[in-house]
Amino acid sequence: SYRLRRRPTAIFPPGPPSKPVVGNILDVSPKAGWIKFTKYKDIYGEFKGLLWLSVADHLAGDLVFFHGLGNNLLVLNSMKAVQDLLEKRADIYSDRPAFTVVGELMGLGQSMPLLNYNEEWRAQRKLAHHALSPRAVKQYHVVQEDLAALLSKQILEDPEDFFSHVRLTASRLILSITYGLSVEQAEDEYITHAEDTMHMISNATLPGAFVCDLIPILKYSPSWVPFQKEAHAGREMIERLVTRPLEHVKKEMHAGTAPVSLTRDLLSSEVQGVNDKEHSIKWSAGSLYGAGGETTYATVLTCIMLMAMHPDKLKKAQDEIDHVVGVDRLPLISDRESLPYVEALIKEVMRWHPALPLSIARCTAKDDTYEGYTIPKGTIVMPNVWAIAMERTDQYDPTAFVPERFLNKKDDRFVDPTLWAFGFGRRVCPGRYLAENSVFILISTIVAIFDISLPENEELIVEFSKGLVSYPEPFKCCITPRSASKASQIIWRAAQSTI
Ligand code: HEM
Repeated sequence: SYRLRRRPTAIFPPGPPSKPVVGNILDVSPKAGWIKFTKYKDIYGEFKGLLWLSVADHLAGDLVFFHGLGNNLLVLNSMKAVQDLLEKRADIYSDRPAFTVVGELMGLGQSMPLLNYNEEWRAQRKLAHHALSPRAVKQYHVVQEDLAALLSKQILEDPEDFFSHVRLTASRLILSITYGLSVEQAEDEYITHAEDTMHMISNATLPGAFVCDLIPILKYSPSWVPFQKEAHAGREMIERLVTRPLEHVKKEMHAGTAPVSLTRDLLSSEVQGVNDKEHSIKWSAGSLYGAGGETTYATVLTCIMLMAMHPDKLKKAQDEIDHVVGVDRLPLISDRESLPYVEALIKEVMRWHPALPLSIARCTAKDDTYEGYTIPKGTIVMPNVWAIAMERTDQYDPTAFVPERFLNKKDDRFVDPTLWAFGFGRRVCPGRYLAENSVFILISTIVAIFDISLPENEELIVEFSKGLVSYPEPFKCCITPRSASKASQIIWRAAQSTI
């Protein structure tokens, strides 16, 4: 005889209604998903108390669940849910989803951001920490200040093209810091290729961007299927992106001419507990370019756009810099602590439009339950930081641009982007100290030198890209030096640059 054992029925978090087979997974939009996910937060939030599954009424809207075609996806719409899961249960929530196309077929799965929480990831993180700790990033201050001056000089000479100047500067910063490449070298040999590769990756890492990611078996389809071709081309692009600059540094080290760089530093130092050191360095360093370029320029361009829209805030920042730094020199990274308004302004830029509105997705390593809901193993987990950024508070309208909200530490504590813009727990962004300095010096130098205003006789187009990294679509604005002496100051400073 046998006994029927009752299996507890799984109760999944709420989500849009399901259809047979496909469930509700096709409701996940690959483009600008954060907007829709935040709407669901409002919809299910209003259900509070009405849901028959009253297990976690107080969480309604914080969790939204999608499933179908063998996939589960959980969106986290609040800081509490993110902290409870990604931080307090880091053992379960620190893997990444497997991206069939970009990860497996194109080989990007070997890079730190896409690796699961395993040995190789630990080795690459260790290398990254070695080179990017709060102490280590001090050695890059001069490069960052030089490049900020060069950027402002370019804007002075060719203000209409500010958009591409900012993009290029972010790439130069990373290439210079990671591989010691000079501005010209970076330009000629690497940047175009790197930008094309990043563009391809950014589009391919959205869930659902390739149908193949929803139906992994398709990866065995013949290579004439369009995405197989793309995957092959992508694989070559990625391999070239991570291999060439590493070979360059090795050659220079051999010849004794390698300038200071993160890769030189790692190749020449003893780092314990890393097996295949060269492989890990190659992918760890390569990961920095991928993760550090677009996020930085997205933030700086968003700031320029907001300054054109809010002359009063720009004026306040300029007054603070004039008062604290004086008019005889440009801001330095060491001035950061003495410029609270500029700091608050940058925080508000990062809140108003986060560069990574859906952070970088995680994946559960085993079955879990949270507040009565079942979260199966292999569920893709997306922290919707857009919803956190747009949280309504008693004091401020979330869509308004108000740097002042961050001047008083007690106001708007949870929407403070330093708590969520760089990710969470064990996988928190290892480049954040470098990134904060880059963003600060690029923005404060521009603000010190220029007035920024709306385009004449034209409207400012406020539109953002809808991929993993979200940056402003090309827009126009007027950037003019505040005075003739500011203009000569920047020319003089740029000429002192050593890179
Ligand atoms: C404003 C600029 C930046 C923002 C907003 C940002 C944000 C983030 C976020 C949200 C994550 C995901 C963390 C998680 O899963 O919880 C991340 C990961 C990462 N970031 Fe950044 N980042 C920035 C700049 C940089 C820079 C400059 C570098 C390199 C020098 C960098 C390197 C990385 C790497 C390697 C990862 C993957 C870490 C892992 O998966 O373990 N980031 N970043």
